[in-house]
Amino acid sequence: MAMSFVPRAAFPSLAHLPRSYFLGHHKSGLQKMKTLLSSIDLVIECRDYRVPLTSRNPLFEESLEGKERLVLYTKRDLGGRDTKNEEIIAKWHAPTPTMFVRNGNDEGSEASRRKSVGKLLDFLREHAQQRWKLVGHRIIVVGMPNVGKSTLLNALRAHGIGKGKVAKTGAQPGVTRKIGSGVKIIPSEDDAASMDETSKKRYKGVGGGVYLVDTPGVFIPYVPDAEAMMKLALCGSVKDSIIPPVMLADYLLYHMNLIDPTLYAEYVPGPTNDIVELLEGIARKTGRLGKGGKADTEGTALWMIQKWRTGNLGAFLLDKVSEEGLEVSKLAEKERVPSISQARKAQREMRRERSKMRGQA
Ligand SMILES: Nc1nc2c(ncn2[C@@H]2O[C@H](COP(=O)(O)OP(=O)(O)OP(=O)(O)O)[C@@H](O)[C@H]2O)c(=O)[nH]1
Repeated sequence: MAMSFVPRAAFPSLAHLPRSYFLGHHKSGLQKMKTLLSSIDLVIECRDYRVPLTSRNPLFEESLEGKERLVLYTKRDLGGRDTKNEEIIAKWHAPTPTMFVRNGNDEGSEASRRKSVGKLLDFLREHAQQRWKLVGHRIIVVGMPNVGKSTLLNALRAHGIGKGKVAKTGAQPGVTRKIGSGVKIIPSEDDAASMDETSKKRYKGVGGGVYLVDTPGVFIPYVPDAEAMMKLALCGSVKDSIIPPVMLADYLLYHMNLIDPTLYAEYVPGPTNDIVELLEGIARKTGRLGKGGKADTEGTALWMIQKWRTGNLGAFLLDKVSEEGLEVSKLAEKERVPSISQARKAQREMRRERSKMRGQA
């Protein structure tokens, strides 16, 4: 009888993993956001649906306090079909409104994108309607790097006023570096009045129009929990050069094994906890073999991660979402993220420790 497969119950120690990715343009972006706040009517705080707890950045809550907020989960399409998690997550945030968008750009996703973006536009139109302003309604969109802010802006603009792409998007974090001046996503009543009948029905106007301000992604100053850093890296919030790709792929394998080992069944004969075995299997199947038939494990690891990021190696969450766990998770989250000065101190200590270790080696 074949031995039954036992997935790893925990991921091996990550003690010396880099835990920071807080860059100059993150800090300056945050400062600029604060100066803009007085002219902003609503903050859309984006979080990645696959990591609803880990992609929370308390810097936003601190810096943008006092403003009306909508928590928007992006990449909903990458989190599986189960809708129970959506209900639980919305409960966490109540009375703050919570919405979910699917902005995947693969074939067949157009209908679900339209539906989710349409729902969001209705919400924003209503928000503007209730606070009617001749000068236009201004919304700022904030979130961690690579969470999908610029993609969202483009989708809202396309569906809201029928105009083409304005913001650059990309598979790596840090594509948006500067805060723009605001892009129209819903026409003003005057704009709508001059449209033909078909466009009038399609792009309903409101007050002085609705404008969206895109911002650069801002990372958490210091992530004391190493596993959280792995999750953020896997979701693309951290540049791929920061964490060794094979280690990241191994972390993905650990999650896949807990969810369903058949997700990678086409590459190896059976479930495995050995990342090298899986990478070699993938390399053979996809022709990623170097000189002498040896697998390019690093390149294959990057390929595997990218495949998961685009929803082609299973769609599932990396954070545990549970009603019971909510208070515990919220508390843990609060304590998890220290202020920028505390973070600097912790970073200095980590650097000292690392150089001490290098000295001993
Ligand atoms: N499947 C899926 N992919 C998405 C979604 N939203 C964004 N993406 C992808 O995620 C990547 C990052 O999107 P961006 O819009 O550039 O992210 P950003 O938040 O503006 O990134 P920064 O410039 O780092 O702030 C791109 O490859 C997008 O195609 C989504 O809802 N579903």
